[in-house]
Amino acid sequence: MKIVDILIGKIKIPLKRPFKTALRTVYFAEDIIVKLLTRSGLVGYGSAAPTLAITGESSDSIISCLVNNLKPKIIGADLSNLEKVMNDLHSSFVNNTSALAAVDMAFYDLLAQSLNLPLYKYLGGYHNLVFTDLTISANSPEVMVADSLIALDEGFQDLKLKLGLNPSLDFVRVQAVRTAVGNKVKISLDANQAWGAKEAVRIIRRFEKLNLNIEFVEQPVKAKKLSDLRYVTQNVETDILADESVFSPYDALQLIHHKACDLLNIKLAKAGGIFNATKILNIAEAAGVECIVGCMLESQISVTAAAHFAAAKKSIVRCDLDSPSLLAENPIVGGAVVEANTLTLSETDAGLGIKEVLNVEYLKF
Ligand SMILES: C[C@H](N)C(=O)N[C@@H](CCC(=O)O)C(=O)O
Ligand SMILES: [Mg+2]
Repeated sequence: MKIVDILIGKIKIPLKRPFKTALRTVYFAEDIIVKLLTRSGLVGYGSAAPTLAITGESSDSIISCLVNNLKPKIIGADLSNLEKVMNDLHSSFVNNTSALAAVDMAFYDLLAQSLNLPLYKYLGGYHNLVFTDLTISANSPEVMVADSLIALDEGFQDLKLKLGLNPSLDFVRVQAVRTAVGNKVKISLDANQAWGAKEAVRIIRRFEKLNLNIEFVEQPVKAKKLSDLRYVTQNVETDILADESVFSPYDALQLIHHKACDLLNIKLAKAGGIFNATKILNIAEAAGVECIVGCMLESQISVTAAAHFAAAKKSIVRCDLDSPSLLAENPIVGGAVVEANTLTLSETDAGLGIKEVLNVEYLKF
């Protein structure tokens, strides 16, 4: 199956409310759309969200990587040699993981379509439902309580609270939300690297002492400080989830070898797509470490790809695939059907099941 053309487009999607983390505040989601055409007439979709603070990629850098580095290698590529094609792409540059992920998911979309299978069946076919938490942006305790109660009303039972914007307020934030939502609701926390190692241990132990019943704490310390992450993991009872610390299979191996976290957050945008995400999952499975599949603030295309990956595998037990629920509009026709905390994948649509992207401006280059 040969690729004959690539179209690259841009979309901008308004949010229901500003998305605020310790790393960034965002008022709309941007996404770069990739559309691959094969000689036989199949169309494969992928997308990449510029998350400069995490992957180091902007819209311009994603487009430049697609046009200058990826396009010359993928036009004419034969996907029946996927292993060869992917190894060539992965070894031709470092970083640019979201750009690579957009192409990777479009490849998998095409491969599954060529066999007339939904992608989750092509990848393993464990089930077709994925359940997600909902992220509550970092705000004043009052706003976070109000947002949490709205989320419960909408049908979410699992909340991920963003912390780390003025850490002195973090304890009050968590306690206020726990009091408001009661004990049945699952609460996890994401500091997006905002705390120091000792500060993280102090804060997490305080949550433990007061029985705030936290599922896990995500990326408490700086991404590159593996020894700090290890220090936190070894000194608290609560599970620690590595997010920004794990991009590649090698990162996963290091984190597991050094017992620097309890759980791994796999994102296609960090791994460079399904090819390497599968390697991370295999390493984690062999070590008995559970993985969560997460997302950036991104469109329905890449979240659908992540949902297919998660649904294909038995060992992915939790997901943070809430981006579609944070967007005020959905310009993507097809893909996962999102109803509150449930993403349902069609058992009959082949590939990702994306039909069309509305209001997309395809670039000329
Ligand atoms: C959207 C998702 N729930 C999430 O929080 N993802 C990231 C942040 C992504 C972004 O800044 O776009 C995370 O840190 O887990
Ligand atoms: Mg995170």
